[in-house]
Amino acid sequence: MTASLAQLHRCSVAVDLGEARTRMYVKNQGVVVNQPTVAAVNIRTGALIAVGDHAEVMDGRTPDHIRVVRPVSGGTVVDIDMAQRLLRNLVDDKLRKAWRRRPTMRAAICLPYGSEPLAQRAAVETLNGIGARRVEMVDTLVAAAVGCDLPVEQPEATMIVVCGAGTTQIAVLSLGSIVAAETVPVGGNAIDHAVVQHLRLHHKLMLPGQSVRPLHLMLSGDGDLVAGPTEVHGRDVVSGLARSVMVETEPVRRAIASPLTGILDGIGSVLRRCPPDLVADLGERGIMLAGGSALIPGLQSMIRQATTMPVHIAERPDTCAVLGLGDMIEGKVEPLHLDPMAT
Ligand SMILES: Nc1ncnc2c1ncn2[C@@H]1O[C@H](COP(=O)(O)OP(=O)(O)OP(=O)(O)O)[C@@H](O)[C@H]1O
Repeated sequence: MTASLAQLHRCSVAVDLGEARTRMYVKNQGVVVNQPTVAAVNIRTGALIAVGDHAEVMDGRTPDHIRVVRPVSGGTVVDIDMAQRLLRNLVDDKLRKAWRRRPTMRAAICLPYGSEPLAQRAAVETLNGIGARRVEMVDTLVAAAVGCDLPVEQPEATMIVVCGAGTTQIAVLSLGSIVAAETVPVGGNAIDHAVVQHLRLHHKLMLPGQSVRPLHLMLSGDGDLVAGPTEVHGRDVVSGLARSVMVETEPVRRAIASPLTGILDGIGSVLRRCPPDLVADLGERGIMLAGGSALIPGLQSMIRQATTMPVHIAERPDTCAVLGLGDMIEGKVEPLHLDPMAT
């Protein structure tokens, strides 16, 4: 799926349309959009009420006639019309008009590894809606590896694990291409679900979706450090009344460990399909974690223990895919020049 560097250099915008967040990089400007992929719609009139951050805070707090929708699921655009309206509203008016006037506006988009042709078509149509006449597609894994400054184009192995909201993509890359890869249906959403279930089961508390993030922050930090108990507010499962409980760090860490094992299985499966020379390279270089969920507490140490390889978290894990794609459209990525006469 990965387009050539020459084709990408002709693009003026790079897009990462994720299940949780949408990021957009404009040539010579940098990242201009980094907002939740969420829209709030009035279902009586069809009018768009809010997009991005404003729509996300409405989630779970709307009257019957307002619905909060997420047009991307599992890395695939499931509602093209809504995704187009969302993008149009996230982009600055001036920029949008400039794109519409240009008859040759090209855009690049990163898509999950192994995307079906229908998913690719949906992504292309979505970008056509913001004025793109031609759309180039790049594997998210390649874009993220470039964004993490990994030497993807060199004849040596690099391993990247992109933990998103709905899925985790794992790949070993060499010479600018994917050698072995796998997508597992475990991401930040599955972890949030495990936390919500834990509180429901052990504290009889229903946690609003928006309160999961503070719990993540409480658990973040060094995997060996045990933070003190944290107060969490929710609704009592039996009485339905508002209640707060003190939640200990360790039991929550144990609750999220079980979905995380799916990621370990995926890493094992990719390594088993790799030639031994490349696996040997990885022993030194290690594994790079990217994607917003790379910050899930305990994930780094869990992978380190299971693989006995060094595991690094990207400097900016959440934006590295769009930054990598941005580097490609800016022409900052050099193809590997092989010199057959070199000694
Ligand atoms: N500090 C954090 N600790 C734990 N999880 C986090 C943190 N920050 C973000 N996340 C999680 O990261 C996920 C979003 O990551 P990202 O923005 O990479 O997803 P996406 O690209 O939209 O999703 P996908 O790749 O599945 O389409 C969310 O599930 C969010 O809960």
